[in-house]
Amino acid sequence: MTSHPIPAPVVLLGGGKIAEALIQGLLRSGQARPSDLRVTVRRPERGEELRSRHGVQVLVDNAQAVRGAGVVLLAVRQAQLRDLMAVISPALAPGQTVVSLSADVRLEQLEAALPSHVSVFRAMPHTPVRVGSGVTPLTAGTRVTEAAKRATESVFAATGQPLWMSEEALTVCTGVSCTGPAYVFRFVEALAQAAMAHGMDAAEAAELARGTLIGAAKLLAEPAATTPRLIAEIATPGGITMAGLEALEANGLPRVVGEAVTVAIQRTRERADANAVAYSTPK
Ligand SMILES: NC(=O)C1=CN([C@@H]2O[C@H](COP(=O)(O)OP(=O)(O)OC[C@H]3O[C@@H](n4cnc5c(N)ncnc54)[C@H](O)[C@@H]3O)[C@@H](O)[C@H]2O)C=CC1
Ligand SMILES: O=C(O)[C@@H]1CCC=N1
Repeated sequence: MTSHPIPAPVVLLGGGKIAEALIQGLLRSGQARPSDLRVTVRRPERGEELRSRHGVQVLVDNAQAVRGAGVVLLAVRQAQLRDLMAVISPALAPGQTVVSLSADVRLEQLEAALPSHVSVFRAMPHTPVRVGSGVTPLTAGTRVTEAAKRATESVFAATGQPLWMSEEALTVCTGVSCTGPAYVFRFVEALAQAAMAHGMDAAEAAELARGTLIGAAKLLAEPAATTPRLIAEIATPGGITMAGLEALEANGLPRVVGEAVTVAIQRTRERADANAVAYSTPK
């Protein structure tokens, strides 16, 4: 995939967890300098934290922040999103790019809430963007320009891999890649708990489980790695690993993971439906 230059400044409205992960990823990539990044906050203490940690520009006025932005990322929670869009709409100039990171507000509502002269996108990042290892699903609204598409892609190419897809597919991603790191971390905890159940002390168990995940992830990151081959390298036929894997299957690992993904997608859809109703009623 060709990577395009990131149009500065990248403006992040709402300096919370995912915004900070993106700030870190963009700075780490070397494709953005602190002065290229502008973030807005509600609380001055949070602004001071972001400024001192990353050297980025911090503002409290969202309308002021979007003026001259190369890309605007909406990084507040759903409860604040509608008000935020109402505040920035008069300040957005024709041709600007707005990318919502919200998991639960659809393009239809975003496009209705924003001026028709801006390009609107949704992105569904996850926290690995912080270390440049994100896989970020992207979907485009109905009136986007090619330049805006390139601008959007550039942000997520600098923090990992952007993936263009339909909005429906992006909804599925909320339950898979977006929430997925949390499931993997929970698996690491379960592995440590199992070690403790067999007498290992907590610190040693945590280190063992963490090291196992990091080592396994590095193997998976090797070119041409496949999970069947990586499993076959460990599992001697009829041996110890096979016994463990059979226990995972017999106890429903695919069903349990499938259930977590389904429930997360359902929650996303329910919230998006509720937001569609809320947005159709005047404030
Ligand atoms: N945390 C994650 O891994 C991911 C989060 N998202 C989405 O990103 C959005 C933000 O999520 P988080 O960062 O986790 O939440 P968060 O609660 O950590 O961050 C939101 C931030 O926005 C600030 N804020 C609220 N209203 C504001 C306003 N009017 N002006 C300036 N700042 C304002 C809040 O003070 C808070 O710091 C949500 O819509 C979520 O669905 C999407 C993908 C992944
Ligand atoms: O848990 C949440 O609701 C947000 C959206 C996806 C990741 N974090």
